[in-house]
Amino acid sequence: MPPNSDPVVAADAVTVRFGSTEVLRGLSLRADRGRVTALLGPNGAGKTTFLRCCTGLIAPSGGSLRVLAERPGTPAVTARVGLMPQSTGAWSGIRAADLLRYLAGLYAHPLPVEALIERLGIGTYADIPYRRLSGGQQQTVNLAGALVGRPELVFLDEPTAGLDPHARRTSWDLVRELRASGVSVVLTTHAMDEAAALADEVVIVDRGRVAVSGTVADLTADGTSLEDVFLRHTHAEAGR
Ligand SMILES: Nc1ncnc2c1ncn2[C@@H]1O[C@H](COP(=O)(O)OP(=O)(O)OP(=O)(O)O)[C@@H](O)[C@H]1O
Repeated sequence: MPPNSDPVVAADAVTVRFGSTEVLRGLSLRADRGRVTALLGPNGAGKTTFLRCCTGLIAPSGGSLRVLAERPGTPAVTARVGLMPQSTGAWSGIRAADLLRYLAGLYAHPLPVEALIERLGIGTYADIPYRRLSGGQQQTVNLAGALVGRPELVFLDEPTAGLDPHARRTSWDLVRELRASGVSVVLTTHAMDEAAALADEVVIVDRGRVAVSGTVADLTADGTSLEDVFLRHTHAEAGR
């Protein structure tokens, strides 16, 4: 689907400061409607911090940020957005199916929970308390939680980290289905093959700013691999 002129995320010179450390240092990007935008960057580059800004969990210290043309975190926009966090300690003893039913109850028009459980292969562990699930199972439940409210924009923070190849392919298929149904996706990943397989637009973040962005084809037009483009435009975390 070609991008229209109305971005789902518009960030202009966004800054975030934690104490004396500036973690986002003038980050500017746009993510287009109906597309998959992948944020790549070294550990500590600020990707999660940016997603937290986009979902209203952190207020930027400076710059301008609009999500679905609104200020992030307002009830109106929160209801239209899904977030799959990297990890969450919040759920603890609740069983996966009960958690998803609870989350579904927060939305006006949720997806049918049983169908979502079936689609993501959660059925075999749906009655196990969240804290006893394996890391990959928790990831999958987190993904279901991000989707249950039928978001028009979904933020996925390292959605396939720790997943086995079957679960990873299921997640890839799901991201493609989301895009085909018009949902906009912004995801982070450290897997270059994942970015190449899924992303319409790749944004490489380094030390709190966008180092380079474009389609995978554009970025690798000279025959360089995406990993080499990444290495060329970023610094190792220890070099901060
Ligand atoms: N609440 C916080 N207080 C202080 N520093 C923080 C806080 N949250 C994040 N940081 C710091 O901000 C920097 C960016 O962290 P962030 O999690 O956004 O990186 P990332 O790009 O998502 O990294 P990774 O790829 O390792 O997940 C890190 O140096 C981190 O220690």
